[in-house]
Amino acid sequence: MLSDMKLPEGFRSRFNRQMLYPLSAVLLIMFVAIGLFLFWLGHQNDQRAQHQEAAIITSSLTYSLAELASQQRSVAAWEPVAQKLAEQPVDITWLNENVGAWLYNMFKHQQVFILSPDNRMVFASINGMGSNDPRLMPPEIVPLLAELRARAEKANLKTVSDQNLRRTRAPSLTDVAIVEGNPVVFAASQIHGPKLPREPTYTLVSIRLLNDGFLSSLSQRGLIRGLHFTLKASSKPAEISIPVYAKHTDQVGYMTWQPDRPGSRMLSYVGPAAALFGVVMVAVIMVIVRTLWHSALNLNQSMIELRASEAQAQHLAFHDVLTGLPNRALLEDRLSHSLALTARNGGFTALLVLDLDRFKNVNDTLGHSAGDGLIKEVASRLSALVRKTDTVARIGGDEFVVVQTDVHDLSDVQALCQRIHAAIERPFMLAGNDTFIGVSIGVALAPADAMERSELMRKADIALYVAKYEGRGHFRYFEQSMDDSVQTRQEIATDLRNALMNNTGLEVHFQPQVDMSGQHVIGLEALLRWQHPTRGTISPDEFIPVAEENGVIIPLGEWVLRQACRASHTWPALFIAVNVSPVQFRSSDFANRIKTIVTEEKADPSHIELEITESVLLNDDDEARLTLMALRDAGFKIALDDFGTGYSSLSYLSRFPVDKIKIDRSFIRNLGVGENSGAIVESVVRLGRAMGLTVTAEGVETEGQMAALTEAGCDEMQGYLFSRAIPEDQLPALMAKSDAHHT
Ligand SMILES: Nc1nc2c(ncn2[C@@H]2O[C@@H]3COP(=O)(O)O[C@H]4[C@@H](O)[C@H](n5cnc6c(=O)[nH]c(N)nc65)O[C@@H]4COP(=O)(O)O[C@H]3[C@H]2O)c(=O)[nH]1
Repeated sequence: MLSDMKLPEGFRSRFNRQMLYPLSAVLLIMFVAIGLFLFWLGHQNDQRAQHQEAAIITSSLTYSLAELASQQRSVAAWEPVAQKLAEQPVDITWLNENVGAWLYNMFKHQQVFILSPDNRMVFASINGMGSNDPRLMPPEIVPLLAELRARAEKANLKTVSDQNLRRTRAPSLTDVAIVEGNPVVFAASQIHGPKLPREPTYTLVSIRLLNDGFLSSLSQRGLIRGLHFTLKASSKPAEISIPVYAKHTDQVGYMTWQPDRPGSRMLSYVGPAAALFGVVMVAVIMVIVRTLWHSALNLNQSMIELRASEAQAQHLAFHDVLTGLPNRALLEDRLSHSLALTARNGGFTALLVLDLDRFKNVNDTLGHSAGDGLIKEVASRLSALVRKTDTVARIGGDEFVVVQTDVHDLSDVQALCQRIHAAIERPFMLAGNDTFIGVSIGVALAPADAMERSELMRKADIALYVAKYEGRGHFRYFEQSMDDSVQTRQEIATDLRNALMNNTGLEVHFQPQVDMSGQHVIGLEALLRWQHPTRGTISPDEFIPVAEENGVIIPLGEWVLRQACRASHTWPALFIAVNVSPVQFRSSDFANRIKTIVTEEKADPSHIELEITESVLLNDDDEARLTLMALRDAGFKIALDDFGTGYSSLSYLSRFPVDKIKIDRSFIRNLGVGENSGAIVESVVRLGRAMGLTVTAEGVETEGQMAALTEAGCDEMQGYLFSRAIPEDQLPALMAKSDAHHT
């Protein structure tokens, strides 16, 4: 579970810093911006609506004033009014019926006054009720008329005789005013009769109270809510006021109303929806953040795992799995560094290539897990011997390499080699037993031998090869002569492989083996000869070890066996001896392969003698015995070649099924020269006889040697005294001689 997962250090603060805070900030800014925009939009709409309403109110008022004037003028210009006013006393009833009540009933002129030219009130009508009581006329009226009179003076209508023209030119006045403390609209017109201009000019004044019906009708007409007149600007939040100015005078008050607020209305609808949208958005964002959190945590976890597996892969790429030591790749890197250091600082880099002796034995006899245990223990012993700056690497099954860096004294290299020998020669506890192995070491030095990595490796390998070749458990420094011989050997190996593949240059010669009399050929030893295309004849002593090193000896030995089988058909009375290399003998399924070849060549195994050397019997006791028994059971004869040169333990003879021993020619050479050689030959012959074995002497070159051997009781002889190894086509002549002697 993610929630159970331990949060990696700093993950939460990193997530907050990189994800949560920026996202929250963006959201906040977005919400505030949307909110501000909505408010601004609402406010703008409200403002526009208010301006429109104010414009409607202003124009309605202007229009209503004009209407008031035209309503009034319809009466003022009516001729009978002027005529009635010319009569004395003034007919109040008539005036009221035709002026006061009429204007009230038709147009709601609440107060109507007619003033004489000297501003005396001659008629008053209040709400349609006529009177001539001068007290009814408010005192503010007369000052309001000053402008009208001035305009009349200016128009100078008294000189205009045309009645209609006078009527249309007659000035009128409309305005807003405060009368007896009430806001009013008033209109004033001059009344012109037919006899004018000689007649005096009366003035008709109409008043409508603003708050008593006038504004409510204005309000209805313009769809303005709660429109009324106030002396002061309203401070109520739901109301606004605009100032009202009387013409040519000061401000008289305010038109106050409840403005339409479409923006606020819109906000009241949109606001909750926007808030709901905001809440939903926040919820969605929270879900997204939560998902992101989990994804980021997962990703982080995956990254950690990836990094761990990358580190592991990196480690695997540069280390040996079994021992954890650097592998070849890392070795090359470290060696390059060491060489660079040597180039810069001087001194040496020593490259030690190690090969464990008898490791294969441990693997074969104790099993692979014991082999693995041994390798691990070797790795840890080696690692304990070197400095921190040195490198111990494993580059193959039982091959290790040590890079000794920054060496200033060659004795340090020698000391390390000795320490390695001492450490590896200590017993290893494997499968409950003390096991002993050894190590061969080849050393190459930079800059003396090479400064190039692969060249240094190659030279250390050559030194190792020589160390092993000379007998295990040694260390050898590289020398140039080693390189030459190794190169020669490599060329020989290649050429030998080609010769075998193309069947060119190789030939089997046969050397006779004779009986005790020295007269009769009883067998032939097949000996390989190689005519190299450029190097000429190469001795088997030179090319056989090369063939053994690289395994070519196996097909080569089988090829010789086939030639021997074919010769046995020609010489059925003789046995044909064939050399078997230890490498060939130990190759898998050796006995069966030999039997198959002999069967294929239709030869008689009892005519074939296999010559093995003592070294074959040294190791793998049981396996060697089983192989020998299988071969003997198949009818082959077994001869122990070069007897006396190797470990010379006669105990082999009792443990292994052998038919013949061949005393090495080094003993024969010394017969009659060395003091002991005669005695040795005699005792070997005696022992062989006692064990029922045939004893053959090799390398008989002189009559004296032959006499001594005959004396000692040797069964068979072989040597230049009788014949060298000769090509098969020369055998008939040799055999003819033998037969001649024989007969
Ligand atoms: N000085 C002297 N030498 C004598 C005398 N009589 C015989 N020899 C030499 O002694 C060697 C006898 O063979 P080897 O001991 O098996 O020693 C052989 C054998 O170990 C190996 N070899 C030769 N042919 C084969 C082969 O087909 N297979 C294997 N595995 N090894 C072979 O090469 C070795 C050397 O072979 P070669 O040079 O042919 O040398 C032969 C032979 O020519 C003598 O009177 N005086």
